[in-house]
Amino acid sequence: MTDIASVSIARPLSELADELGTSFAEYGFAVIRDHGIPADLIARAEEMSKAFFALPDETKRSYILAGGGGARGYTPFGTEKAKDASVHDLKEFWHVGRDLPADHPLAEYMAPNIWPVEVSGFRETFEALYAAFDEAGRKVLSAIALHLGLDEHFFDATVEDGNSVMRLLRYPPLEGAEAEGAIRAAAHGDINTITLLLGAEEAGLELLKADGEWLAIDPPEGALVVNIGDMLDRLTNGRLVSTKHRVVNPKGEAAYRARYSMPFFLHFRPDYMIETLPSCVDENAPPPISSHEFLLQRLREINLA
Ligand SMILES: O=C(O)CCC(=O)C(=O)O
Ligand SMILES: [Fe+2]
Repeated sequence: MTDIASVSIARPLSELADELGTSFAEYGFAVIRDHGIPADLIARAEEMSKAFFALPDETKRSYILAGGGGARGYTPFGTEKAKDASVHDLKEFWHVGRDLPADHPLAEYMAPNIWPVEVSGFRETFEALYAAFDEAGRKVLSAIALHLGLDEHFFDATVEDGNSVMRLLRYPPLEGAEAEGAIRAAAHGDINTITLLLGAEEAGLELLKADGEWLAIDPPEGALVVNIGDMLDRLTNGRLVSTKHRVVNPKGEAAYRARYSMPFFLHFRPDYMIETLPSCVDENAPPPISSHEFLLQRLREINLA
C-alpha cells in the first residue's frame, strides 16, 4: 500500500473491513467518508468552538476545573506536554465528556460536564456532536471487529458508557520567522481505543511511518481521520498500531492562521479489562490491565494527572 486508505463507510461493513483494517495495521490511520455526522452540525460546532476561544482570557480561565486533570472544561495554552517532550504544546482546548446519572455505577469515573454560558447553543450543539461521534465510532469499531475475525458487535459492550472525551482544540497563530515549521503538538500516540478527528483539512497533521518518514495527512473536506490508540494497540498486541503523530505549523500563509480541530477520543468502559485477544496472543503479549488504570498511568506521563 502506498498511502492511508480513504473509505466510504456507507457501504456494507463486511466489504470495507479489510481495506480499513489493513490501513490500521500498516499506518494506524485511515480516512473515513460518509460517516453520518451531519455537515450542518459540524459547521455549527466549528462556529461555537471559535466563539468560545474568542472570549477574553479571563472568561475562559474561569472554566478551568482544578484537580480534574483537564477532563472537563477549559485547559489553557501551555499546559499539556507530550510524553518525553521538553516544551509544552502550542494549544488550548475544551473537553466534553459523557454525562452519566449520579447513581450510575460508573459515575465516579466521569465528572459532570460544565458549559460556557457566554456561547448560546454550545451545550445543545456539543451534546449532539458527542452522540454523533459515539455512533460513528461504534460503526468503525464494528468494521475493525470484522477485520479481526470477531463478531461485528464485539466492541459494543466494551465501549458502552465508556469515558470518551471530545476535545475542541485551538492552536493560536504563530508570529515571526520561526512560525513556519514550528511544532504545534509534539509527536505522541493517543492513549484511548480509537480517535475520530474532524478539522484535519487545515494542514499540519502528520503521522510517523514505520520507515521513519513523516507523512502529511490531507483528508477531503468534512471527512474523519481515524487512528488507533494505545488501548487497541495493546488489546491486539500490536496487530493494529497506535502510530505517533504530530501537528506542525504549515508552510506559507496558513502558518499565520489559527488552527481549529475536534478529536473525539473514544474510550473503553473504565472497568473493561484490556487483555490480549486470543487471536493476537504471542510470547510478548502484555499483561491484562483495566482501562481506567491504563489511562491514569498515561495521563501522569503527559502532565494531565
Ligand atoms: O489537531 C489535530 O489535528 C490532532 C490533535 C491530536 O492529535 C490530539 O489532540 O491528540
Ligand atoms: Fe493525537
